[in-house]
Amino acid sequence: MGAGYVGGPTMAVIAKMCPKILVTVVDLSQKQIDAWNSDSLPIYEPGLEEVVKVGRGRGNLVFSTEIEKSIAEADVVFISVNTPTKTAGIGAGRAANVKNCELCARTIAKVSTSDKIVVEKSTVPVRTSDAVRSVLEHGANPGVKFQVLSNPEFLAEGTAVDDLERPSRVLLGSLQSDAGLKACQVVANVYANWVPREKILTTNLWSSELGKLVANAMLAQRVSSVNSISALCEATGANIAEISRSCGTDPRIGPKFLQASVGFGGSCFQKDILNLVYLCESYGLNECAEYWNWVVKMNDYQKSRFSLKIVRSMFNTVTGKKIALFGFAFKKDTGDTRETAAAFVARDLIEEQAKVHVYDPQVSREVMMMEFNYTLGLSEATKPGFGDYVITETDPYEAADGAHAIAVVTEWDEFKTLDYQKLYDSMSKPAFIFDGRNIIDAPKCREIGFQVYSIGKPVTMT
Ligand SMILES: NC(=O)C1=CN([C@@H]2O[C@H](COP(=O)(O)OP(=O)(O)OC[C@H]3O[C@@H](n4cnc5c(N)ncnc54)[C@H](O)[C@@H]3O)[C@@H](O)[C@H]2O)C=CC1
Ligand SMILES: O=C(O)[C@H]1O[C@H](OP(=O)(O)OP(=O)(O)OC[C@H]2O[C@@H](n3ccc(=O)[nH]c3=O)[C@H](O)[C@@H]2O)[C@H](O)[C@@H](O)[C@@H]1O
Repeated sequence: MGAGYVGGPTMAVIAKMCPKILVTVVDLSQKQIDAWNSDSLPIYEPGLEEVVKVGRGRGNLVFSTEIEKSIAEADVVFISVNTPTKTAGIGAGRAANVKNCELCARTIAKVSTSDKIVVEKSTVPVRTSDAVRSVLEHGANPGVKFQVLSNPEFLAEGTAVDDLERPSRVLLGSLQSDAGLKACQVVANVYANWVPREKILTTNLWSSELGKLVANAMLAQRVSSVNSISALCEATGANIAEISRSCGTDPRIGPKFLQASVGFGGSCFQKDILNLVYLCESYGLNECAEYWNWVVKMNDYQKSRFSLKIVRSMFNTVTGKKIALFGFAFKKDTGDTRETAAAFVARDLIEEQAKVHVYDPQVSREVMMMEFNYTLGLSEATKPGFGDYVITETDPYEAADGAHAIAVVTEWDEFKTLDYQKLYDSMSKPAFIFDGRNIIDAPKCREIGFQVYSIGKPVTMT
């Protein structure tokens, strides 16, 4: 249930790896299902088209809006629906909204006439499976039994197919009863078709639910830690790339997730940390809550620090200036813009009345505008004329033509190999580059004549 960024790729890989299993992916949205059945999939993910084609071609991967019929026929039901941060009521702005999971449980209870294993794949607050189990048991048809498992997903967007085909681990939580452990083995056997047994970790239900939140919190914490040091590097003349390399060489620290940036985005890091913060507060663990909350606060600081740097460097005013934003997705190799730092930077610049020309190879104007509206409440309705300040471009050279500055906010590979001399020649002078991802060749760009700012590196702008 749920044909989104997780449900679609995850089930497509199960279908590919398990030819004898029929996988039906259902969703409330007809548009979404039509897209999965077409040649133009609803999400951009390298390698995904090929995987989907294998299952669809073989007939064991089906996308459908026939939710009730598909559930009734299934032995195992995965709940992969969205669990966004609550926007109103108790815990608004922090707690996760598990309404969609509960609705799925109610539907499963109503239509099931045979026993089923129900697997929570969505990221949920610890002990949500209790609620799911209660809804299932109270709504069950006579004689029908359910087992609830937790099987959180660890794929990252942009590398989803590889992450699913070669996962670092599969986490499966169950009740420690005979029936719970048996259900756990059924789903473990599915994964064992392609995942080595030692990578299938089984735990109790609560450890599995909480383990997912903690994994995301720890990853985000690394990014906030390195970003906090990037500010100190700029103040002292140290270089964050050198620090990340020297720290990452220590095997106890490791080299991954030490890339300083304009700030992390994505639909999950902030949502899951806030969820963790809320959980800690609910149990009266205020110091723990505050500790994790700082990971989000540091990220907010990093985003606004970047915008401020742009305005300050450009003589304290960007009013009426054209600024090219390179990238809008929250990271490369995805068209996903949820919580992207790019939207915050664009918002700050537009507040200062700059005209922001955005180029992203995978993000349409429609999606961009939806993100401004959803995350920042910015639209023509709330800020008349807003659309005139965001200009979407289909070519980076046009985005930069006549611009006063380029701000790199997504690390798309193609930004590394652009003709920066050509860009420079077409821009207003002095021409600035603000590299929020540290991907451009800064010394070369300085040689060309650009004023270059790189995150966490000595500032040598004149
Ligand atoms: N996006 C990611 O990379 C990752 C997300 N997660 C978690 O997985 C869950 C799903 O995330 P996404 O796939 O990104 O969300 P999404 O928003 O892309 O997809 C969710 C889908 O569920 C559908 N849906 C909602 N209620 C439904 C219902 N009652 N019946 C049938 N379909 C329903 C929606 O129409 C939507 O298409 C979330 O809990 C998220 O935190 C976990 C790991 C990675
Ligand atoms: O639960 C989820 O949704 C997923 O969240 C993240 O995956 P994702 O958000 O897709 O992408 P990441 O690669 O983790 O990047 C998140 C953000 O951090 C930023 N980042 C990452 C690494 C780094 O060193 N520096 C940095 O700024 C990225 O640019 C991006 O904005 C986790 O990596 C996945 O394991 C998890 O399943």
